[in-house]
Amino acid sequence: MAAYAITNNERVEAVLLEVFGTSDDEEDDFKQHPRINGLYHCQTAVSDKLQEAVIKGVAAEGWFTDADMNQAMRFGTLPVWATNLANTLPVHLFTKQIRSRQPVFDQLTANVYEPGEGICAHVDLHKFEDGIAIVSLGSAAVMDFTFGSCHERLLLRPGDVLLLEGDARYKWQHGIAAVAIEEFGGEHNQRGQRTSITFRKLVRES
Ligand SMILES: O=C(O)CCC(=O)C(=O)O
Ligand SMILES: [Fe+2]
Repeated sequence: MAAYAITNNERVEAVLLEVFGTSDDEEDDFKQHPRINGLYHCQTAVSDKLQEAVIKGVAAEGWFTDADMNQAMRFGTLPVWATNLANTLPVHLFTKQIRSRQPVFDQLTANVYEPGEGICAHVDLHKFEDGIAIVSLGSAAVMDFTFGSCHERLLLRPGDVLLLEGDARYKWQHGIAAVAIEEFGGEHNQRGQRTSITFRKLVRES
């Protein structure tokens, strides 16, 4: 039988490809940031189809029907579209302690940014555990990471996922400048409407 001719390595690769649908190129996108410990920028990790489903799911929640509303939070059982999204996140990159907790996430924040809007540099509240995931949808935007005099910038495109743990979560601040147009890598990024979905886990009070 043909299967017996496959070497062990080939068989392992074939199984990995079937389970994770990944290739070496894609794995490169999932490397930890070279200068920010605990930061993973997973480019185009969310398929176009799932991005569309999530945008529809957010719209169906009716959170942003009032033009003044730009942030919504959910705790506990998350909506089905959010659970579907959370289940696709590359949480295997997190430490064992984070990725094996049950559930990995029990809170979400949806933020909607109109062109020219941003979010001030901050560290997420300590009432949330380590291990935070941010999914970018809609327009691209530059996120700034700052720690003392260190400054790093990342261009977040639709479908990108950021994973923050350790230093990236507790030491570095993250924020988005309130500008309508910005430069990145010698190109201009004209902001459109951007939505982000952040997943976290509440610290359990004992
Ligand atoms: O919009 C983003 O990408 C970041 C959102 C964020 O940092 C937060 O809600 O704490
Ligand atoms: Fe944040």
